[in-house]
Formats: sequence, structure tokens, C-alpha cells
Amino acid sequence: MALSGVRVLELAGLAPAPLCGMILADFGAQVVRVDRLSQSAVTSAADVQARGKRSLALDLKRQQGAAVLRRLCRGADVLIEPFRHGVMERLGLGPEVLLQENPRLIYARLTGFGQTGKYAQSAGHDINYLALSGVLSKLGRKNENPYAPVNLLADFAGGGVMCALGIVTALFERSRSGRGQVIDASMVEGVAYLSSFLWKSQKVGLWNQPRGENLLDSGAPFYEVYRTSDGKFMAVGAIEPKFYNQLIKGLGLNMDELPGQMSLGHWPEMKKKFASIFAQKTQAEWCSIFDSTDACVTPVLSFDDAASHQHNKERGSFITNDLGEISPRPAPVLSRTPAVPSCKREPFIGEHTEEILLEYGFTKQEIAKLCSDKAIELKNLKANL
Ligand SMILES: C[C@H](CCC[C@@H](C)[C@H]1CC[C@H]2[C@@H]3[C@H](O)C[C@@H]4C[C@H](O)CC[C@]4(C)[C@H]3C[C@H](O)[C@]12C)C(=O)SCCNC(=O)CCNC(=O)[C@H](O)C(C)(C)COP(=O)(O)OP(=O)(O)OC[C@H]1O[C@@H](n2cnc3c(N)ncnc32)[C@H](O)[C@@H]1OP(=O)(O)O
Repeated sequence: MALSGVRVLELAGLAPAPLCGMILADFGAQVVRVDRLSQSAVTSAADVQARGKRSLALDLKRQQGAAVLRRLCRGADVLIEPFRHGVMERLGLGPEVLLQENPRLIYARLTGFGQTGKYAQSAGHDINYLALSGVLSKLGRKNENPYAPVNLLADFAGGGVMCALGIVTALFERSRSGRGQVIDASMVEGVAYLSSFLWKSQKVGLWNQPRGENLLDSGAPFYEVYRTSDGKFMAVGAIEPKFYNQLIKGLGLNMDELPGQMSLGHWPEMKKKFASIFAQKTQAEWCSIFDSTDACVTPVLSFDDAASHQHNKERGSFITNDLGEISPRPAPVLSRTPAVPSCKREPFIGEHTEEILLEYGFTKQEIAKLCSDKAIELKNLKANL
């Protein structure tokens, strides 16, 4: 796999860092999740993005525990840390310390607000980062408050994925320079960057109307979701005139009797018309009308339906693990070295502590001492059941 041989240490955190680590693991990196000891490991217990990772339980608040991480970092390629600015420094694990000991280390700091600035020390979650990036102000329907679509945008796209991009970019650069570096992955900036199109298209007329009344933000009748007679939904994205024509045809309407596609004043009335037509047939009936056309009309699928949809099945877009759990296949698909996601269950806290420490050069005696000092925890299957 593309990232085979890359050794990653991921300090356990909430949603974004686990996704970042899982992406690296899916593409072949050896990812170790560094958990708190099971008594206090709330975040790891809730981690459902640990595919392909191993778990090492380490108490970083104890000096011996912090020293273990320092030693692990000497043999690692990447460290992902998801804490507020200052936490790692207080533990004596800041980048200046770890990079001095291992100049090849890529030290990825995945936070909401970044390492500097007024909010660097503040708590926050996806919705706050999205808000500060400016993007939240653009999301939502007409006359409604801005709406944060689950925690996908800042946490996962602007955070986890952007941080993974930073890491592979830094790994690529290191292959030329031989040097590691620090990555300051702020979710505010990650999601703002992701929204570059929005920022850079402000003057082209796409966003002249208030929120929810523009072409791509649910203002247009041809870029909207409609309810079907069986309580399901169809997604319509017929933007270009040649595709819009096919939409109109599929709906059984006559173009000559309709206002122009881009007649904004008619959009509310056209939406009502489309809505009343979509409400007359089931989702399956609309699919049989629109499948195999270029009308850009697709069913809004539940997770179950998405996993069993013919198109997704043909591509193998969803995978099933040893426990029968279905999840999305890693993307994108690389032709020679595709990701090979693990089928095994996710790790228990501390399940691999001993084997990881041995691998990183600790002796059995050192491990026993760390264990009796409560700096580490060996397999604790019970805590996870
Ligand atoms: C919207 C999302 C968040 C969604 C997450 C939800 C899905 C889950 C959140 C809570 C979960 C529920 C809960 O756990 C209870 C149940 C548990 C059960 O097992 C399952 C069901 C649950 C109901 C469970 C269900 C779900 O899983 C949840 C609802 C987000 O936006 S996530 C993005 C958050 N932001 C960031 O990641 C940005 C960077 N990080 C931060 O800003 C802060 O870390 C954050 C997130 C604000 C938290 O602040 P906090 O004060 O808690 O931490 P820090 O200041 O960063 O300091 C960390 C301290 O921890 C010490 N430490 C770390 N590792 C170790 C270790 N190995 N040993 C010892 N100590 C350790 C570290 O030293 C720091 O200590 P100090 O503060 O003393 O320096």
C-alpha cells in the first residue's frame, strides 16, 4: 500500500484526529492510537474510527509515561496530537523537544482554532469552527437560521482530511529534504480553505441573493430535494440547460409553457410546481424515469439503501468487516496501490501495549516496570466490553 512502512502515533482525541489516523491506516501506515489508561479513556471508548489501528495505553501525566512517548517519537514518522495549544508543551512533549530528538518527525497538530490567535486556548467543536470560518453563514434555507450539517465540514473535511493531506505532503517533502516539520492544522482554516470556491466566486453573481435564495444554496427549483409519494426524496441538480431540458421532460412538462430557467422571480413558484409533481410518484417510479438520463436526478438514499444500491454495489463502494458492520470503502481508489482496509474489529484500549513497546525497542523488564508504575496498561479487554 502507498503508506506501507510509515509509523504513526495518534494521540486519542475526538472525531477529526481519529479520521485522520484511519485514513493513514487504510492506506497502509502502521497507526498506533495512544490511549489514556482505561479508567479515563472516554474519548477512545467512543472512537469508532479506529480501523486498522493498534492501541497502546499510556498515562502521559506521569513522567515515565511522557518519557515513553518521547522514546516512541524517536522511532516514528508522524505524531498526530489533537489537544488545545499548550497541552503538549505542559507535558514536555512540544515540537521543539520532539523534533530535536527526531528531526525527521512530522508533528501534526490538529486543533479547532490553530496554535496562535485569540481563540488558540479556547474549547470548541465543529459548529464553532464552521462559524468562525465564515462558512456557516452561507448554510441554511431561506428565512431560517444558519444550519450546521452534522459535524462533517469542519471536523472531518476541514480537520481530519486536511490534516491527512498535510501529513502526506510533509512525508513527500521529507523524502527529498530528509527533514520533518510541524503541521498547524486548524479546522477553521481547513474548512475556510475548503470553501475557496465560495470566497472566490463572491463577485460572479452566484451569491447576490440572501441565504437560501441562490442557485446552489436551495434557492433554485432545479437544485433542490423533493419529497416523493412514498415519503422518500429525490435530489435534483439539473444546472446546465441541456440537463434542465431533460428534467423538464422527465417531469412531463413543456418547456414552452414555463418561464426561463434563470428567471429568479419565478423560482418559488417553479419549486411549488416541481414539488407537486414529485409528490405524485414513488421514489422507485422516479428512478425508473430518470435513471439512464442526464437529468441529474438521483434518489436520496438511506445508509441501508446506499450500501445495496446497484451502482455502489458494482463499484464495491461499501465494505463489511468481520463483525458484519458496513462502512464506506476508503477513497480515492489508487490503481496500483489501493487502500486495503482492515476487516478486524477495532482495538480494545491497551490491547497492543506490549507488542508495540517491544517493537519500538523496549525490553520486557522495562515494560513490567512501567506497568507496575501505572504509566502504561496492558491488555484490558474488560474495560471495553
Ligand atoms: C462535534 C464533535 C465532537 C463529537 C464527539 C461526540 C461524537 C462524542 C463527544 C462525547 C461523546 C460521548 C461521551 O464520551 C459519553 C459517552 C461515552 C460512551 O463510551 C459512548 C457514548 C457517549 C455518550 C459518547 C458518545 C459520543 O462519542 C460523544 C457524544 C467535534 O467537534 S470534535 C472536535 C473537537 N475539537 C478538537 O478536537 C480541537 C482540538 N482539541 C480541543 O480543542 C480540546 O481537546 C477539546 C476538544 C475542546 C477538549 O478539551 P479538553 O479540555 O477536554 O482537552 P484538552 O484541553 O485538549 O486537554 C487534554 C487533556 O487530556 C490530557 N491527556 C491526553 N491524553 C492523555 C493520556 N494518554 N494520559 C493522560 N492524560 C492525557 C492532557 O494532558 C490534557 O490535560 P490537561 O488539560 O490537564 O493539560
